[in-house]
Amino acid sequence: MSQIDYGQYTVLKYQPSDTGNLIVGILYVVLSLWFFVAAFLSRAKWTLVLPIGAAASAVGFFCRIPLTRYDMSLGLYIVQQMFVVISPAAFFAFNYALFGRWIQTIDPRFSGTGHSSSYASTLPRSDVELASSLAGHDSDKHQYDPMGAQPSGGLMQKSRFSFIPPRLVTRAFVCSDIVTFIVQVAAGGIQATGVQDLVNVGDKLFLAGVAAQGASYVLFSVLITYALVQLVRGRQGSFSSLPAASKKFVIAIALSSLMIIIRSVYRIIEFAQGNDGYLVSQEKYLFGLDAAPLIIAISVWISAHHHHKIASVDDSLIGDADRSGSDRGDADAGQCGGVDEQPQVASRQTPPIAGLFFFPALLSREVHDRVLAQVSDCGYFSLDADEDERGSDDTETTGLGDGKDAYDRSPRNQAMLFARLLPCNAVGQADADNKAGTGYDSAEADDPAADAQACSGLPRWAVELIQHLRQTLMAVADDQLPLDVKQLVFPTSGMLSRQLILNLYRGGEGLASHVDLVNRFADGILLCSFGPSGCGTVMELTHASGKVHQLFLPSGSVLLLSREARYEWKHGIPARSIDLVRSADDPGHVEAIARSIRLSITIRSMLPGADIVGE
Ligand SMILES: O=C(O)CCC(=O)C(=O)O
Ligand SMILES: [Fe+2]
Repeated sequence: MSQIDYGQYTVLKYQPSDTGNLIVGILYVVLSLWFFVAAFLSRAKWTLVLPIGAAASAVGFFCRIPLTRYDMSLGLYIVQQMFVVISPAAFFAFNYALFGRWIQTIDPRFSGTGHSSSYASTLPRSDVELASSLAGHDSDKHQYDPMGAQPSGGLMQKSRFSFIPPRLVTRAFVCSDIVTFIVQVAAGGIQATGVQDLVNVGDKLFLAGVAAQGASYVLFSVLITYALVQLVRGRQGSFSSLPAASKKFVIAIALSSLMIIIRSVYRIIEFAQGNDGYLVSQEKYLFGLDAAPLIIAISVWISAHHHHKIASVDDSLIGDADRSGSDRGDADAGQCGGVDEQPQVASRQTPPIAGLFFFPALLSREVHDRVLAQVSDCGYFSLDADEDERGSDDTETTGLGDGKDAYDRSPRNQAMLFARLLPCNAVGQADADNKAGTGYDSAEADDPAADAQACSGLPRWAVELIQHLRQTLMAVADDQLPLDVKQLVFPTSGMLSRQLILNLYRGGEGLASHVDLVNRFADGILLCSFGPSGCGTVMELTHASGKVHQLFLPSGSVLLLSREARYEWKHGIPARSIDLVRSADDPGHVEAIARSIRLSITIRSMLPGADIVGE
C-alpha cells in the first residue's frame, strides 16, 4: 500500500481563515465555560456532555488556524477533522437526554418524588371502563404507584407524550449517537494511517456515520413533534395556552433540532460529494452550515442553564430522572408535574372569592349514580374511540354542541341542552307535585306534566336534577348560602330559560380558562361534578390581579359561581393526569389524585333573548 501523498490529498481547497476559526473557537470556549459552570451548579453530571462537546469543537477550530493549504501537517488535519466533525455528537446526545427527561417531567406518571401520601386515586381508564362508570358503577381502583412495578416504573414506562417509552428514547438515541460517533472515530483513525487506499474507506465511513447520525436525529424530531401535538391537544389545541416553561422548552428544542438537521444535511452532502465536491471547496460553508447552526443549536440552552434558574432546572428540566430514591417529602410534591405542569397543591376548602360557594358533597351517591345512568342512557357521548361521532336521536332537544361556544370542545366530549322559555314555576310545580317530600327518589313517579315538560324543553333527567338542586340548595342555611344568591339561581318569578352543558373529560384533559359568556348567560352558574367516588379534578380560578386558587372538585360536588366569582374570575381546568390535593383531614398532607373519567354538568340561565342568538 502506498503512503499518502500529502500534497495531492490535501482536502483543504482554501487557506483556512485565521480570524474565522479563531472566532468560532472562542465562541465554543465561551459556551463551554458557560455550560461547565451550569453543569457544576446543577450538579447534573450528564449535562457535562455539552461543555465537553463545545470544548472539543473549540480544539478542532483552533487546530485549523496553523493549517496551511500546501504545507500542512496531516496529523493536525486529522485532529481538527475529528474534533470538528465528531464532537457535535455530544450536542445530539444532550438533546436526546434532555428530551427524555423533559417527557418524564411533563408526564406526572414519572414523578416518583417519594410522596408518602396514600394514593387514594385511580388511573385514567379505558373507554370500556368509562362506559361502565357512566352507567353508575365504580370500577376498581388502582393504587397509583409512580415508581413501583411495571407499568409505572422502569425503562418501558410509557407516556402519552411519546410513542417510544421516554427512558428508552434517551437510551436508544444516545446509543445510536455513540455508535455513529465510534464509526466516525474509526473513519478518522483509518484516515490517520495515511494509507491512500484506506483514506477513501475512511471517507465513506465518515459519510455513513454522519448519515446515520442525521437519520436518527430526523426520527427524533418526529418524536418531538408528536410530544408537542399531544401537549397542545391536552390544552384545547392551543400552543399559547401552554405553560411558559413548556413553550420555552419546545421552541428551544425545535430551533436546536432545526439547526442540527441543517448541519447534518450539509455534512451528508459534503461527504457524499467527496474530496472534489463543491461544499468542501470553500470554508464559508463550514462556518455557515456547520459552525453557525451548531453554535445556535447549543446556545438555545443558555437560558435554561442560567444560574438563577438552576434550582428549578435541576429538579425539572434537566433533573436526574432517577428520583425514586429521593426522600423528599410531601412539601416537594408540587414538582410532580415538572416543568410543564408544576401544579400547585389544590385545596378542598372554599377559596376566599366573593360569590363563590362550594358544596363538596351536595349530591348523594345515589343521586349522582342516578344522573349518570340517565345521562348514559341518552347516549350524548360516543365512548368508543373507533365509533363515529353520533348525536342523540332527539336532536331537537338535546343537540350536540356546535363548538361555537366560548371555548372549543369537540362534540365527542361536549353536549349542550337548551330549554326554551322554561317557566321556572314549571320546575317549582313539579317540585310541589312531589308531595312525598323524599325529593329525587319519588320524582320519577309518573308525572305527565313533567314528561311533557321534558319533551318540549329539557330532557326529564335534567329537569329532575335542577329540581333536586333547587331543593337541596334552598335547604342550605342562609349563612352558608345567602338568600339573595339562592334566589339568583332559583328565582321564584319571571321566565327563565335554562341551558346545560355536559363536558366529558377523559384522563388528563382540561378546559381553557374562561368567563362564561357574559352577554348570553345570566348570573348564578352551577357546576356539578360526576365520576368515580373519591376522584375529581382541579379547577383553577384566576383573577386579573394574578391571584390564583386551585380548588379540587370531587365527584358529587356542586360549585356555585355568582357575582364576582362569575364575572371577575376566570375558571378552567388545567390539563394534567394527576392533581395534588391537600388532604381534608390533615392539611399538612398532600394526596396525588390521578384523574379519571369526569362528567361535569354546568347549569346556567340564558339572558332574555339570548336563547335566540346563535341558533
Ligand atoms: O367542567 C367543569 O367543571 C367546568 C365547565 C365550565 O366551566 C363550563 O362549561 O363553562
Ligand atoms: Fe365555565
